[in-house]
Amino acid sequence: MTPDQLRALVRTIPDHPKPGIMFRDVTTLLLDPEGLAAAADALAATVTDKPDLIAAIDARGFIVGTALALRLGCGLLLVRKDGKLPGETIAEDYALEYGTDRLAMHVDACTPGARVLITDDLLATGGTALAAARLIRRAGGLVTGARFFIDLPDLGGGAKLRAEGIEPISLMDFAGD
Ligand SMILES: O=P(O)(O)OC[C@H]1O[C@H](OP(=O)(O)OP(=O)(O)O)[C@H](O)[C@@H]1O
Ligand SMILES: Nc1ncnc2[nH]cnc12
Repeated sequence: MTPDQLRALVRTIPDHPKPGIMFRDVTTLLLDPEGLAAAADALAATVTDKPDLIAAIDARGFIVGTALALRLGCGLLLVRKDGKLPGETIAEDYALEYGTDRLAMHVDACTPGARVLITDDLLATGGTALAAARLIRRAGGLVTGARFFIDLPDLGGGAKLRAEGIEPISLMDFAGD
């Protein structure tokens, strides 16, 4: 499957969840068995330096993170919306394209010095991925990079991640439309 064919599997829904937002809907890519496998394989192929853990961000990031963890043979660290994890947690507030939220992780999920790759379906403002990076670093982990199916470069998330020393790689972008 070519990158253009993969990109064509993502549906765009204008004005969701708020007027003015062009929502890039990954569910249509997930419905396509070849597209899902091709996206997971292509993203896994970008990881040349195997991390100890894949961090996956609630909720759509769980899909991407699980696929990468299985392909790379890594453990999976769940970064969840606050209030969902049963053990002792640390939390970080953040802003995203259409609101604010709070992410949490188990304080003991990441041993000091563990090398952790952040994964999510989509990078927009970078608020979500940076909140995940702050949590991992507070727990003593080393963030080795970030991987996304989709980047929205007009929203500047990639530049913000790079400013924090985190190299983002995505399979496709949607810019200027
Ligand atoms: O780069 P940002 O501006 O932070 O935006 C990206 C985040 O927005 C979406 O998640 P959302 O919070 O909508 O949650 P969901 O996965 O539960 O749908 C997406 O899955 C990313 O996690
Ligand atoms: N435009 C967008 N489409 C899908 N998910 C998003 N998360 C943040 N912005 C988004």
